[in-house]
Amino acid sequence: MLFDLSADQKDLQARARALAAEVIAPRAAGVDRAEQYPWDNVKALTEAGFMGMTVPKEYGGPGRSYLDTVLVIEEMAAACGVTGRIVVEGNMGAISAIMSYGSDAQKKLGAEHVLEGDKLAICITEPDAGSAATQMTTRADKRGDTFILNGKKHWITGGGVSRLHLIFARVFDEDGTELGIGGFLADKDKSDGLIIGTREPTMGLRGIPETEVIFQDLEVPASMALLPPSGYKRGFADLMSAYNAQRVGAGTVAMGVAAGAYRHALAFAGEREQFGRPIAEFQGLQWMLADMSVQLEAARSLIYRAAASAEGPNGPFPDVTLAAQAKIMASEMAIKVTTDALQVFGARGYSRNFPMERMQRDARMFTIGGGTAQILRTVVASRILERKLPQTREGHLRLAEKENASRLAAE
Ligand SMILES: CC(C)(COP(=O)(O)OP(=O)(O)OC[C@H]1O[C@@H](n2cnc3c(N)ncnc32)[C@H](O)[C@@H]1OP(=O)(O)O)[C@@H](O)C(=O)NCCC(=O)NCCSC(=O)CCS(=O)O
Ligand SMILES: Cc1cc2nc3c(=O)[nH]c(=O)nc-3n(C[C@H](O)[C@H](O)[C@H](O)COP(=O)(O)OP(=O)(O)OC[C@H]3O[C@@H](n4cnc5c(N)ncnc54)[C@H](O)[C@@H]3O)c2cc1C
Repeated sequence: MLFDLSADQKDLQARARALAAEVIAPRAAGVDRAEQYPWDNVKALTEAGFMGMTVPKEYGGPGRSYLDTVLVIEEMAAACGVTGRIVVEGNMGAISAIMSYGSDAQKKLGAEHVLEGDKLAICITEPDAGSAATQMTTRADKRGDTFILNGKKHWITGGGVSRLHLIFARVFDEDGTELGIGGFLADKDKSDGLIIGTREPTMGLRGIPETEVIFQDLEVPASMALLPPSGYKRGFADLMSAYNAQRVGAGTVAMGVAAGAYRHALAFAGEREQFGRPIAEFQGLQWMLADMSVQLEAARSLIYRAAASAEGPNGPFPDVTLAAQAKIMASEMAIKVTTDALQVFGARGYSRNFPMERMQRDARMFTIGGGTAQILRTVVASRILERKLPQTREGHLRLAEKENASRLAAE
């Protein structure tokens, strides 16, 4: 086996599975129906030590790895996708950037929030800058020792329930010079200019709000600017490097939801009888279940490998290519596996009285959020071809002209 989990990891996984079975699973349908953030689940996760797992010991956490975190996310997501997503943002993404790039004060603040159960919000996407994230227009203007933020983000997970926000913005110096992209930390409860806008009515994962977040002359002290190590000019790249951890987390939620659906389908196939025998005796279903297991194992291996890459020489975050490959595989697998699992249930799969229709709705998001499956294929292609692949017409033309010029010079 590629990943022989340690005794400690197996114990962590067993503890997560027990909490998921006893506490999280019985609440999952209610969370979906109520469309309310599951604060009682957050309390259970916090008490179990599943929020802030990646916070280093010197900041009060247990300093666990991303692979450890993935084990917990899978178990939670198998029971409740929303709870899986809470564990992601309680351990990865914004908190990863803060714990790697932040000042001592920022690290203390970030650690305090996640260890108390605050799932941080990461604010990248804008109405006119989704896949084209580098075209964001939210700006942070330096005024003495404060930055003034103006702009609008949308589809922000946890809008209205998350307290600490990591905001990506275009940074301008006092004289109006554009410096690049940086990150800014703001606590919703202590910031007048951070306004929660409209909530999106979503297909799945309904217990976690997706909202607009608007910045109206939001004042962020310079001490709360998260300075990327390569400076603002390459700030986007540095911030996205940290985001690769959350990409693995999002892929894990997809994989966990699929694993949950598969477990239900396997059990149901053994119980349900037609033609006087369990439906598991029919080869048509046996092969569907076999395919589901193959796809799940493949996705799990990629996820584990991507998570473990953070421990390698190119850490402290998961490798960009492995993270993208894992999320593509897991997100597309989850759509297929949850669809097939629903099919195994027949009409019961289509009923809102059974979990399969919720799981299928919950799985649908992951080829979109966290970088679409198309964009991630471009990320992978750029790395395997070792080429810049600009997506704007201007960028594409510039590259073509440069390549033509060097070809002519060589002839
Ligand atoms: C990166 C893109 C925005 C493509 O846009 P561009 O073509 O304008 O930019 P690039 O030249 O490709 O990239 C600029 C710079 O950044 C580096 N980069 C980009 N992505 C990464 C990464 N993941 N890890 C490390 N470095 C990265 C890139 O190499 C360039 O640096 P160099 O010039 O080469 O040195 C676009 O591909 C993209 O990623 N769009 C998706 C945006 C996205 O993922 N949004 C997520 C929002 S949060 C969310 O959805 C939460 C949901 S969840 O459940 O997690
Ligand atoms: C449930 C959910 C939660 C989210 N949470 C967050 C969050 O917490 N924080 C945050 O910042 N964002 C969040 N997002 C936003 C998410 O990151 C964006 O939706 C995503 O990056 C895509 O942007 P878009 O929706 O604007 O699609 P668009 O970029 O408009 O894309 C539309 C279609 O065109 C395709 N496309 C676009 N450009 C290209 C290209 N160059 N090549 C090939 N195909 C292309 C896309 O793949 C897609 O199919 C969330 C989204 C969802 C659904």
